[in-house]
Order: sequence, then structure tokens, then C-alpha cells
Amino acid sequence: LDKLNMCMDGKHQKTEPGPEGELYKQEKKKNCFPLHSVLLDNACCTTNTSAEAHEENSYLYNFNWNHCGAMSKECKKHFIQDTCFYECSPHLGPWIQPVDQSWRKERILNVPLCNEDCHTWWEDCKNDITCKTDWHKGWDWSSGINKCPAGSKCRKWTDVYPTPKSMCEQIWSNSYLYTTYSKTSGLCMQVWFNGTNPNKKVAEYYLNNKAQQHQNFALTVLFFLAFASLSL
Ligand SMILES: Nc1nc(=O)c2nc(CNc3ccc(C(=O)N[C@@H](CCC(=O)O)C(=O)O)cc3)cnc2[nH]1
Repeated sequence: LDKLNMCMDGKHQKTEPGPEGELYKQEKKKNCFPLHSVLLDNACCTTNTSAEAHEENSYLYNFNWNHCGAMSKECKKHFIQDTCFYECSPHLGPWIQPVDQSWRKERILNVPLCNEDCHTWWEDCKNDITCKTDWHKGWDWSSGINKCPAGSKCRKWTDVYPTPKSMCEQIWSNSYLYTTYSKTSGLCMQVWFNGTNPNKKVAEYYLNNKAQQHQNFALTVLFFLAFASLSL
């Protein structure tokens, strides 16, 4: 299992990342990636998923962005980009976790999101309206698309999410972890980028760092046992 190049077992992701050459040829407007992006070479989404990410109430999740009236264009573009990131990124391995849900077997948890990506998302949505904090659960699906559940109220974005951190972490039940790292740090994942995918190096860093932590822990236990047996 190559954690630096894999796809989660979600609803629409491919089993393995690979090229989506069609995207090169079609030069579609509704495309997850700017032209010449390296992601085209290696994506977890199909061409169809990439295009569908731009549709209203898309078949991906039948998700209705306009559940409290029309979502603004500026805000919506961040949700489209988030969908692209979630469906297409082949470098989420370090944060993929098994999950017991009807619609997916794996999820992402605590992906360290670059500060700018979180802040611009929140800034562009802060005049919008929503009725829920966690958009993964608790909707009224009786009409086929999600509507605000009985008893909930459409409230100002800033009342539901007082800070960028609260939005980025809570909206997809901790898919993202808020960080103060900037896009140039190499320590956070970028939802928005042009050209070469910067996220592979970040995933590599976290994977190695985690391995390091495990090693440190193992060494600590080893030394503890050594000293404990000496003092007996
Ligand atoms: N970054 C990111 N992380 C994600 O996990 C993510 N997930 C989605 C998928 N969104 C959704 C939202 C609601 C339901 C849904 O059917 N909710 C039901 C509960 C279903 C269940 O858990 O069994 C509900 O009660 O509303 C499915 C997928 C889209 N973008 C994402 N973007």
C-alpha cells in the first residue's frame, strides 16, 4: 500500500490513482484542474466526476448548496474546489481512515489545510446563509436532495461559523484540520493550486514524521523497559 499515491474507498473515487487523459483533450471549462496541471496525470476522480463536481445537485451526493436560498457564486467556487480536492487528490493517504458509513468505507480525517485556503473560503462565504454546522449528517432527504431539517433555522454564516477554523473543521466533520501554516510552508495541504501538485511533498512529510513519532515511542518504551529491568 503506497500511502503517498492512493485513493480512499469512498463513493466515487477510483481504486487507484491514474491519468485522466481526456481532460487534456477536452479542455473543458468545467474541469477540476487548470490546464497543464500535473493532477491530470494522476487523479482519483474520473473525467465524469471532475465535470459533475461543477453541477448543481450533482449525482455525486445530490447535495443542494442552496438549502437556505441561492449560495453566492464566490462561496460556491470554494465548495466546487473542495469537491475536486476530495474526489481527485491522490495524496491523502496519511489521513485516510476506515469509517462505518452506508455511503463510503473510508474518509479523510484532520487533513492540515493551508491557512489561506481556509480564510479565503470563509471570507467568500461569510455573507451566505446556512442552517447546519455539520453538512455530513442530519439533513431532511425526503425530497431526494438535502433540505434543512425540521426545527433548524437558516442563520447567518457568521452565526453558524464564527471563525474560519470553526467552518473548515466542522463543515465536513473534521475532514480538515485548521492550521496557521501558509501555502509556502510545505506543512499544509492546498485545495487551490496551479500547475504542479504541491501536496505530494506535504503528504510525504507527514508520513515520515508519523513514522518518526512511532520510532521515538518504541525507543522510549525500550529504554523504560531496560532501566526497569536494571533496577530490579
Ligand atoms: N473535504 C471534504 N470531505 C468530505 O468528507 C466530503 N464529503 C462530501 C460528501 N457529502 C455528503 C453529505 C451528506 C451525505 C448524507 O447522505 N448524509 C445523511 C447521512 C448519511 C449517513 O451517514 O449514513 C444525512 O443524514 O444527512 C452524504 C455525503 C463532500 N465533500 C467533502 N469534502
